[in-house]
Amino acid sequence: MAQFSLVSASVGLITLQNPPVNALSAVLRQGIVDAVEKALCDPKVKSVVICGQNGIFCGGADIREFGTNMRGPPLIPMIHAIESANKPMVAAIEGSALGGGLELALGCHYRIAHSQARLGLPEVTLGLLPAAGGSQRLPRLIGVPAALNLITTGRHVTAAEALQLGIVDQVTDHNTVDAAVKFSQSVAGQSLDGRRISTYPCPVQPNLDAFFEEAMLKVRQSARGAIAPVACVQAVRAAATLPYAQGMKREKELMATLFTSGQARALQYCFFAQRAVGRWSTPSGGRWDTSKPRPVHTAAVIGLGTMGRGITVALAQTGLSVVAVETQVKQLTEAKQAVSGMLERGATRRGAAPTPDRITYSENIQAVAGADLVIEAVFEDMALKEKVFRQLSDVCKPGALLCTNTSALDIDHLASQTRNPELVVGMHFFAPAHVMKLLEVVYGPRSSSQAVATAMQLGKKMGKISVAVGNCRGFVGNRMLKPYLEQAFFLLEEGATPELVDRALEDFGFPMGVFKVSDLSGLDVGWRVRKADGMVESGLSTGPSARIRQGRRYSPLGDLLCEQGRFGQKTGRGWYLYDKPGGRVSKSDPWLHSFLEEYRVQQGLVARRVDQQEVLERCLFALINEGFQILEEGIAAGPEDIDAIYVFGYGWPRHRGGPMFYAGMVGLAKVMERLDHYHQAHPDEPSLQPCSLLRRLVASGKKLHSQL
Ligand SMILES: CC/C=C/CC(=O)SCCNC(=O)CCNC(=O)[C@H](O)C(C)(C)COP(=O)(O)OP(=O)(O)OC[C@H]1O[C@@H](n2cnc3c(N)ncnc32)[C@H](O)[C@@H]1OP(=O)(O)O
Repeated sequence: MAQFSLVSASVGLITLQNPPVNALSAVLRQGIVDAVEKALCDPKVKSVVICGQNGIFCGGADIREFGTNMRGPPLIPMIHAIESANKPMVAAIEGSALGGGLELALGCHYRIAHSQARLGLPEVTLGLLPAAGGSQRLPRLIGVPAALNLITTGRHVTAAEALQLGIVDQVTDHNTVDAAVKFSQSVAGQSLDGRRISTYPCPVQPNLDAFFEEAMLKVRQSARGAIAPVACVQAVRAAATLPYAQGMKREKELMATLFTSGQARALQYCFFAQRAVGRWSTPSGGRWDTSKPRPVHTAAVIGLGTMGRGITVALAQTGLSVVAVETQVKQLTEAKQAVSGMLERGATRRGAAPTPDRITYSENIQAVAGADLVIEAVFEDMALKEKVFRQLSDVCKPGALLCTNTSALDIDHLASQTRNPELVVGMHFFAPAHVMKLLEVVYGPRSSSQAVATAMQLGKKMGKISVAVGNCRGFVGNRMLKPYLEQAFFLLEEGATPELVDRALEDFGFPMGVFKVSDLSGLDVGWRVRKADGMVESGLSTGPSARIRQGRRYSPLGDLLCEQGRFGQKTGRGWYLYDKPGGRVSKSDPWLHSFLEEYRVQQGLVARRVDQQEVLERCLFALINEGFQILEEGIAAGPEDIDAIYVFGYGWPRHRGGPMFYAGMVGLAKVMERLDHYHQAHPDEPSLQPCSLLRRLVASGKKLHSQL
């Protein structure tokens, strides 16, 4: 609802009241319409201030209403009535004014913001555009380039930037409502002719056609198939070229195509999934709302290779004291320099003062004795990690949480090396650890819920999307990646090229195809794991049995490349060719194509035409099938957990909602039918056999996501 009151004898104060973010629900919109009418009819009221309760102006339209039959007064006429009012309307912006919230403020004649406020039109991130006049008013207010930037990126600006851009008229460090009330009194009775943004001409943009062509090209390149950014450019172009009323018509048409699109549904699902993963639960009954995290003031990191350095930076940036331990002197010296460089660059990027140095370095593991939480980040080798955990168990103070940054190893086994296995959890960071948003918090059967809660809370403090997952080989993310990679290798054997597979995945929306990613992360990483698993035979034997290992189809292609010293970017050669070791730009490699041809001949394989659809179905459906298996085993608590992991850690295109959501969009029956089809053709590939949860869901007609 919206509360109306008379303050300072002549100011009508309208307070938006819809916790937690004053989203513009049907009830709130009705409340605003009623309150505005009251204010305009009351002769005592000479000016009006609109504010939000609990320190937040408005988080925009109520996203939960989007999938429903929207009732209540629509936003556009409501904002129009505010702009047309003959008494000054002033928005008092505290906290956030986002989406419809900012559009409401743009309908007001003046805007006063608190210095800590954030403003923006993030509709594009929800697969929409600012369609309550935002795409038409903002360019008229701040010019086309600045408006286009805000609308196509959805970025939030600070009050200071908003003032500089001309979005707000005044910024205050004091009570925003008081400042707005005072301001509204000062302008009461003044003409409002020059204050209605919809009547402004759009500032002239030189070389309009070239400007928008370039903008469109840029957006199409970065949007990777997302339709909303493209529609945003079209809407701003309408503002720049059409009178306001016609621009509004265009805004409405563009919004209509977006509003019902699968992409908007997927992006809105991601918005809620990102928040839902914080409400974790474990099979043993641990829950986010009943488990109290332990306080962490000092954290320690053991091992200062690439991961350890990134984790140290991420911890230091949260303001914690950090003890960083590296036993090799040379590595320690290099790490010190690297960490301070990363901290400095991070501060510059954020426009903040450098993080005060709260890091203590040591060569001695005894230095972690006082830490509340330790993150072990030594080389991915079980014997080495076992040794470190035994040492930690002796050295650490009672109650200290012992975490391992492993991407696949058994948490429970490591816990068994310690005196207090309940204090052991996995914290699987993604490289670079101070940049990547995802953190898998891995609980073993003996991890206490307090340990999980502590790691989850620390992840949140570090600005991560933390997802609690169970203990199994590869946890959720890497476990699902295995069948995906496997299928990509098999497709090469059957006639595809790395270019064809990567193109299909990049057209789907991944920033990089599977072979480019493999070159980037290093082919030797997987090779080492496969060797440890006893999968690798050196040299190449021939015939189908040479490609069956441990009872299932196996492709030795990756191993053969490694035997040639082709480890990817770092050696300048992998699935692609690079201009030098460490080079970043991939080129097609004729050697690789000949190698594939020779390999097929040797193995008696006949190359056939593989199309993009088969690439997507085999790679993605195999990955999704593993996701269903993970759900069935209870390793992930729900599909949102898997989807968040893939969107935030593995480059899954957000506008496709994550693998499990995508499966629902495609239709579970279709996914199962295609898996069955491919499994019949490849009975030695168990990852193509639909798992029982998928079969049960299809048989019962049940959905995995209520949004679908
Ligand atoms: C006609 C169509 C017009 C469309 C125009 C629009 O306005 S589209 C909506 C544009 N607005 C946004 O995209 C803002 C989304 N919200 C946020 O960015 C943040 O929530 C916030 C406002 C910056 C506050 O952040 P904070 O970290 O303080 O809180 P949470 O993000 O955890 O949110 C608290 C709960 O509120 C729910 N919520 C937030 N915004 C909305 C919203 N616009 N509609 C509905 N619900 C919203 C959020 O989901 C949290 O609840 P959970 O139950 O935890 O999910």
